[in-house]
Amino acid sequence: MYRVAVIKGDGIGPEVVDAAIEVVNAVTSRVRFYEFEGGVEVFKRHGVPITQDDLEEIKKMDAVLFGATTTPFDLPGYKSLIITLRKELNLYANLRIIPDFTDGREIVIVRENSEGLYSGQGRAFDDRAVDVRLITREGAERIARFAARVAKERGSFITFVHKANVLTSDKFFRRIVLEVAREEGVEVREAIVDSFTIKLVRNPWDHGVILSENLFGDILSDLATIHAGSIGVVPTGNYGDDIALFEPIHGSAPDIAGKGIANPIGAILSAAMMLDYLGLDGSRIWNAVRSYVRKGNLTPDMGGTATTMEVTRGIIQEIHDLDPFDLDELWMEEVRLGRIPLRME
Ligand SMILES: O=C(O)CC[C@H](C(=O)O)[C@@H](O)C(=O)O
Ligand SMILES: [Mn+2]
Repeated sequence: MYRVAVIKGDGIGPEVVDAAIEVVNAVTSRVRFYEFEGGVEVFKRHGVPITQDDLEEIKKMDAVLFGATTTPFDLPGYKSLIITLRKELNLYANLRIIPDFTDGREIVIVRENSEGLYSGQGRAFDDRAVDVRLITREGAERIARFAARVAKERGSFITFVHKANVLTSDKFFRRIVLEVAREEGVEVREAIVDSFTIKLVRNPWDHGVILSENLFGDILSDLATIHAGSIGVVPTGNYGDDIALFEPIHGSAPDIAGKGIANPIGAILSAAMMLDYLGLDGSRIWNAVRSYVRKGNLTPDMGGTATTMEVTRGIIQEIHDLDPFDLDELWMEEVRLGRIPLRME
């Protein structure tokens, strides 16, 4: 049995996470979910976006499924919950898959997730404010190795997107990426971030595994979603050495919260990435989503009139239509008959 911490968040977070949980339960009975609270309401009660006790419990889990939370600009002392979780769980690699549902192509973005301009060393004074764009050898090496591994798994290469012609930190980052890629035997192509945005808009599919610093990756990955039809369909995996957190790339979308029209596909595909991480089979969800998107009624952000739940139920129907033999039930039968041991964590 795999134990997954669930943080639904606010806005549309709870709606899309509920959808993802329903889809996971349709493909496997080997995941148990444990809900935790986090965000502004917890901050108002405890002065932190998530309590230390809950963080300690979450660290004992096998993975985290996260919805979305709103981060106010002007709540003194408040720090983003997702940024806090990435730091506390040491989730240094952010992987985003932007799917083209018409022909199966994907834009793959690896974003350094722990430092860069998110190094958290910002200071404000009366007459100025500063943020530090920190690139450490440790941070650069481990994200370069992560990107190299993703590229090898895909029989692909890395495109390192940077601003080394101007930024000292990217000159340093670039040297380490080239060094690690050489060690790993992976081809590295390079692009300067400003002109690369034009390529990402006009010709997005031929860049292999796009690797860049934290804020550049944040911006490039949202830009890339224009090729998927909606930001609502793009999943994210945040990986560390001990645990991983899966979340849709979109935010809490308070303007549509509670209307039942949020696109659940980003959260559902994030759950599929989570199943793969756990060693289960996320491909059944990917195949069902691709099949549904090609023919099903979609939520308004993709030009349809469907509700969140209608899309969710449609994907679950696709799962059953595409794969009538529920392999997990076959596995449970074998366990019942004592022919294979039930692997209890
Ligand atoms: O608003 C927040 O709490 C964090 C935003 C967060 C980020 O990485 O900057 C989000 O834009 C994302 O891409 O995960
Ligand atoms: Mn973002």
